[in-house]
Amino acid sequence: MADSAAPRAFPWPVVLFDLDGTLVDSASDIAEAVNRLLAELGHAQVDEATVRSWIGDGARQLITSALQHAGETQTVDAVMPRFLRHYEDCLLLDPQVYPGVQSTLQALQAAGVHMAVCTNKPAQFVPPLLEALGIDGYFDAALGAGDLPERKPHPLPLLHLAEGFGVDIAQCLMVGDSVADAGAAIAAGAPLVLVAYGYRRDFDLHGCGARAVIDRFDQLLELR
Ligand SMILES: O=C(O)COP(=O)(O)O
Ligand SMILES: [Mg+2]
Repeated sequence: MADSAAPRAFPWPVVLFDLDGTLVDSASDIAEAVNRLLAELGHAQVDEATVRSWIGDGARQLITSALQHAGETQTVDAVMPRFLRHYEDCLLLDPQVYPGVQSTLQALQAAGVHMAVCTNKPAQFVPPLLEALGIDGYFDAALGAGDLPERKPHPLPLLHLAEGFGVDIAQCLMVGDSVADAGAAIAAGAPLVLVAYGYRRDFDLHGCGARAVIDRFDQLLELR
């Protein structure tokens, strides 16, 4: 999409984006990391669809789900360092930006909208992933799990970003795919848009206060 497609009057000066399941499809890489850990622990592999349903609430919850699923008795703390090594090794295997992301971010930037990433992905993996995908230049800030004492669905990361931009949280549109994104936006008082193509299917996308549920990322540009 060319700059001419930039929205003339995008309603919000700031947009806060979730990462996994919203901007980037990283499920196959995360599934590979989980399966490398499960193999080391002597457990059967799990399919990508199952891992997708575990993504969105951070690495601790992901591994809690995986260990429970496998019947593994070791604690999350015991296996987390090994998992994080696998996560790092798999981070850039095959991540994909969703269709329309690049052009939409470009149009929003051209329209003067400020943007940030607000993810529950471990913070150390966020900058290399954004850089590898060539979308790092669109964001003024990126917060991941571990950067602050709380993560989504707590409102703190959103409020912290709004403060950094010097705007009221009501001026910051949150765009995400999961119940953690919805919870954080509602708790913070941020307007919310959900993408319907994301990972979490265990909540009512249409019943949680989002002002829109979009099937394609570029539909963001049509919001009024
Ligand atoms: O690591 C996760 O749980 C995914 O993070 P995100 O959906 O908040 O980007
Ligand atoms: Mg997500």
